[in-house]
Amino acid sequence: MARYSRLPGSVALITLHNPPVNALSAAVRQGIVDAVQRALKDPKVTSVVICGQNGKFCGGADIREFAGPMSGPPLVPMIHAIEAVDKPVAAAIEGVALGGGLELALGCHYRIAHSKAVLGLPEVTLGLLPGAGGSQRLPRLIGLTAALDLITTGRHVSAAEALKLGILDQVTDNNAVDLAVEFVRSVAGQPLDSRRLSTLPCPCPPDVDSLLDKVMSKVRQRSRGALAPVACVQALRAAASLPYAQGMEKERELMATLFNSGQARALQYAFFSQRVVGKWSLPSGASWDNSTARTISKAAVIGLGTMGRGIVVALALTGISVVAVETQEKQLAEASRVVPAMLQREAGRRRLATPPGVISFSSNLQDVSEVELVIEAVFEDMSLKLQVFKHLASVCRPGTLLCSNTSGLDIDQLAAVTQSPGLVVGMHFFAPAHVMKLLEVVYGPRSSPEAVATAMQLGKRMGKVGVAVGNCPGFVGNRMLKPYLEQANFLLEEGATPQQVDEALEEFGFPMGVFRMSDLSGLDVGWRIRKEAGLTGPGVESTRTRQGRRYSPLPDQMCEAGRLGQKTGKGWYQYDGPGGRVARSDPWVDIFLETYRAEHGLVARSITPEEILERCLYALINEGFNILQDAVAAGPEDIDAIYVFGYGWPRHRGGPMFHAGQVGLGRILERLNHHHSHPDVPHLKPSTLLRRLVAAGSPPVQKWREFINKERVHSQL
Ligand SMILES: C/C=C(\C)C(=O)SCCNC(=O)CCNC(=O)[C@H](O)C(C)(C)COP(=O)(O)OP(=O)(O)OC[C@H]1O[C@@H](n2cnc3c(N)ncnc32)[C@H](O)[C@@H]1OP(=O)(O)O
Repeated sequence: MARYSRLPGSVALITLHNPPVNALSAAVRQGIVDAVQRALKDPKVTSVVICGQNGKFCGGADIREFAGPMSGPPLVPMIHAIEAVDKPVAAAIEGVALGGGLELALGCHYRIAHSKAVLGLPEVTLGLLPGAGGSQRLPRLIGLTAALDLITTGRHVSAAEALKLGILDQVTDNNAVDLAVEFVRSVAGQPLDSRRLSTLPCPCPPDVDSLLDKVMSKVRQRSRGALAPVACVQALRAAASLPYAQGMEKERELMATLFNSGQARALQYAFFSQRVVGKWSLPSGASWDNSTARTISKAAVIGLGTMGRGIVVALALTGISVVAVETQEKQLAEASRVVPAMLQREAGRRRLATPPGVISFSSNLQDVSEVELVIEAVFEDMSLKLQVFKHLASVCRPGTLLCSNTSGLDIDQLAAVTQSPGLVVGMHFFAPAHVMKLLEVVYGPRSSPEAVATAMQLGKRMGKVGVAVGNCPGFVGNRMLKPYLEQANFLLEEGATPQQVDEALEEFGFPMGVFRMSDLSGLDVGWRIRKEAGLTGPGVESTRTRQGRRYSPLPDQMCEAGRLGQKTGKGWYQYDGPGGRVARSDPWVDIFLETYRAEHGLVARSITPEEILERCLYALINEGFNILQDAVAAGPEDIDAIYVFGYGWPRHRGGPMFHAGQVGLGRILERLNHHHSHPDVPHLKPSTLLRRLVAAGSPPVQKWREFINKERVHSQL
C-alpha cells in the first residue's frame, strides 16, 4: 500500500509501504494511483514527495507477482500520470531505487537521494528489460552511452555516481525526505516541461549506429544465448531513433516477448535460489534461524598457494586481521610480495579503501594460537591435511574453529584428529578465491550448528553465496562434475573431438567447454585425485574398465605425455607456449585419439551436439538427483546456486535441476534409460528420486523439497 499525508506548508507525502523492500505490488500501485489523485485534487497541495517506508525507497516490481496473473493498475500509465502532474513531484530516495523503483523515480520531476542509496535498472538480470518506461526515459536523461552501460549490465550505482551521471538532482548525508520536502517547496509554481523526461530528446554520440552495433556484439559474446541483454540494446536503439511514444511501443513489444520466456523464469528462479540457500538447514534440524554464529575478528590461513592467497585477500577485505602462514620460505616470500598487491587491486575493483595492515605473514604455525578461526588451505592431500589438523589441534586455543579448504576430501576424517570435532567444517572456495562468489560450507556428521552458522556468516561477510552441503566425496559440485567429465571422455573414445564437445557446451551457454576448462585448471589436478583413488598409476592395468566400471584412461595418457594444459602450452588444445591463453586445435590430439581408438578396437562414429548435451548434462543432472536423495543438498535450489555461481552454468538456464524441470523430467528419464541401455554407457542409470518424481506426475522444482521430505518419511528413498 501507499500512505498519504499532508505536511504543514502544502506538501503531500506519499510513502510506499510494503516490507521488506517496498516492492510495487498490486496494492502498492493502487495506493500510489489513489494518493496521486488525492494530491492533484487537493487545491492546498502545491507539491508532492514520494518516499519509501523504513529507509528504503523501492526494490522495483514485486517479482513474486510475475508467476501469476497480473492484477491492479499497470506501472506504465501510473508513471505517465505522475509525470503529467502539474505540481512538482520529487522522489526522496533512501536505501534502494531499483528496477520499477527507479522507473517510478524517473517519472517524478526531481530526484533527491541519501548518499548511501543505490540505484539501478537490474531487470536484465531477471530476464527482462526496464519495461516501465526506463528504457526510454533513462537515455533521455543521461545519454545513450551511459544508459546502455547501466541497462545492459543491470549494475547498481552509488548515489555519488548517479549524481555524476545526472540521474539525481541532489544528494545528502542527512534525511533525504526532509531535503526533498524543502526542495519541492522551493520549486513550487515553476514550469515543469523540461523536467518531463518523456518530452526530451535522447542525447546520442555522432556514431550512434556503430556504438549500438558494438554494444550488441559485446552483450552477445558476454551472455551467449541470453535474450534480455539483446532486447535491452534493441529498446535503446528505439530510444535513440524514435519519438518517445513509438519507443514505448517497442519497449512494450520486446517486454511481451521476454516476460513469458523460459529464460525470464529461469533468471527469476535464480534470484530466489540465491536467497533460499541463505536460509540453510541441516538434516539434524539445525538451521539459519535457530543457530548462533560467532563473529570473527581474527583468523589464520595455513598454506599460501593460489587458493590460500585468495582466501587471505577475501578475509582481509572484510576487515578481519589475518595471520597468513606458509612453512616453505620461498613460497612465503612470494606470497608476502604478491598478496598485498592482490588486496589493493581487489579493493580498487570493489571501490573499497584498502584495509590497512590487517595481514601478518609467518612461517611459524605457533603464530595462529590466538586466532578465533583457522582456514587450512594446503595441498589437496589427505595425509598432509591430517598432519596440519593434528598440529592445529595442539597449537590453537580451545574453542577455535578449524576449517579446511578442500574440494572433496572427508571432513569427518579431519575432525577425528582434533579434540573438538564439532568445531570442524569444510570451506570449499573456488579459484580465484577472492573473486569467485561460491562457497560450499561442508558439514560433517559431527559439525556443530554453531560452526556451520559461523562459516556461513563469514562467507556472507566475504560477499560469497554460501551453500551448506553434506560430507561426501566431491561434496555437491565436484561430485556432479565427475559423471559429466566421464561422459565427455567417453564421447572422445566414441568419435567426438574436444572441439565438438566444447562447442556444444559453449553453445548451450557455458563460458568454456569441459576440455578448454580442463586445460585452464590443469589436467594434473584430476590425475592426482585418480592416482590417490587407485584408478591410475604404476601397477594399474591400462584397461578401459577400472574398479568394475567403464573408465577412460585418455586424460591420464595426456598427462603421461606431459600435456597438462595451458601451463605446459599443450593439453586438449595447443597454445602459444606455456601459460598461453588462446586455444587452437592440435593435430597431435586427433592422431592421439585415432591411435587410441585403434588400439582398443573402437570405431569412431559421428556424434551430434544433441547427444553431447544429453550425455554430459543429463549425467550431471542425474547425479544431482542422487545428491538430493542422499540429503547431501537440502534442495534443488542449493544445487542450482552451486552450479550458477561456481561452475559457469548459464544463469539464464536457472541451474541443472531447474533445467531438468524445463526439459521435462519424463524426457530426462527416457533419455537416461536410452543411454543406460546402450552396452557401453553404463553410468547413466537413472536415480530413484527421478523415477519417483516422474511417477508422481513431475511436480515443479519448487515442490521437490516437500516431495523428498514426504518420500523420506514414508521410507521411499
Ligand atoms: C518489468 C520489471 C520491473 C519493472 C522490475 O522492477 S523487476 C524488479 C527489479 N528489482 C530488482 O531486481 C531488485 C531485486 N532485489 C534486490 O536486488 C535485493 O533484494 C535488494 C537490493 C533490494 C535488497 O537486498 P538485501 O537487503 O540483501 O535483501 P534480500 O535480497 O535478502 O531481500 C529481502 C527480501 O525481499 C525480497 N525481495 C527483494 N526484492 C524483491 C522484489 N523486487 N520483489 C519481491 N521480493 C523481493 C527477497 O526475496 C527477500 O525475501 P525472502 O526471499 O528472504 O523471503
